[in-house]
Amino acid sequence: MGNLRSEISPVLEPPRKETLLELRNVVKQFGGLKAVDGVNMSVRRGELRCLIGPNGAGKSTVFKLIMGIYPPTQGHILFKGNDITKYDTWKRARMGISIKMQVPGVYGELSLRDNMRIATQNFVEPGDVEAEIDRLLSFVGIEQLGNPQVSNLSHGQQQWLEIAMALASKPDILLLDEPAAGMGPEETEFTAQLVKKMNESGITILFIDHDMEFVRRIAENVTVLHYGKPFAEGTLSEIEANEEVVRIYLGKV
Ligand SMILES: Nc1ncnc2c1ncn2[C@@H]1O[C@H](COP(=O)(O)OP(=O)(O)OP(=O)(O)O)[C@@H](O)[C@H]1O
Repeated sequence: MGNLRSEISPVLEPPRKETLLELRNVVKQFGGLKAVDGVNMSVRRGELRCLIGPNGAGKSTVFKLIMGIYPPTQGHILFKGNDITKYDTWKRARMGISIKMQVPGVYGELSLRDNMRIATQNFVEPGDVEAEIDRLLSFVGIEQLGNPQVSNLSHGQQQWLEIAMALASKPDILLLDEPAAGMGPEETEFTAQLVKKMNESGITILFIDHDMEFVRRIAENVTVLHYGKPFAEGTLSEIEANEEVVRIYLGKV
């Protein structure tokens, strides 16, 4: 018998992860401006992917197209194999897409739990709302905050509350627009750990960020948008080694 190692057939490629979300030639025009100009992108289930690119590259518009906040001018969006291009936002949320935008989506004049009730009520039976709120707050790690008026929470705490609210629909994919923007180092670290934890719990994450330190801490894969088009895509190290990406973007951040 020869060397056992050489007799074993090469390990088969692991099965490709299932495509969860796909954008096919998606265009969004605002008057004469093509904010998104033919985006083809596919996100696999379980991925932790970051969208980077210069200001005005179309990143937030891509998120709004995925969520159905804007209809595309052209192209198709597929989720779990269904063409959802014409679906309303609420239907996409029901199917498993959730978003946390950059502008705060919390109600500052209401209490923390009232905010959570608004987010949760459509997704569980009325009798289960309070237990579901407890579960979500503890998953995010903010159960100790109690029930203050939300305007009294710190910036970071409001962002985490909003993430807890975005999880109420039990999403398969969560879109996060600059989740750590405006945070100090400790809050940023908490957010990085939270994003990883959500991903490890099975939620596919697509996030936009400008802070490359934050991106390095968590992203596996990166898509670079430039003038509304995907400019490069790859692992974080491939993207950081790409001279053209450094020239158009990374050299400036
Ligand atoms: N509702 C709108 N009406 C008109 N133009 C818009 C609208 N939303 C975005 N735009 C324009 O589309 C382009 C892309 O904007 P978008 O916000 O998607 O870029 P971005 O990559 O997210 O930028 P940033 O990094 O600065 O947030 C910009 O030129 C912007 O001014």
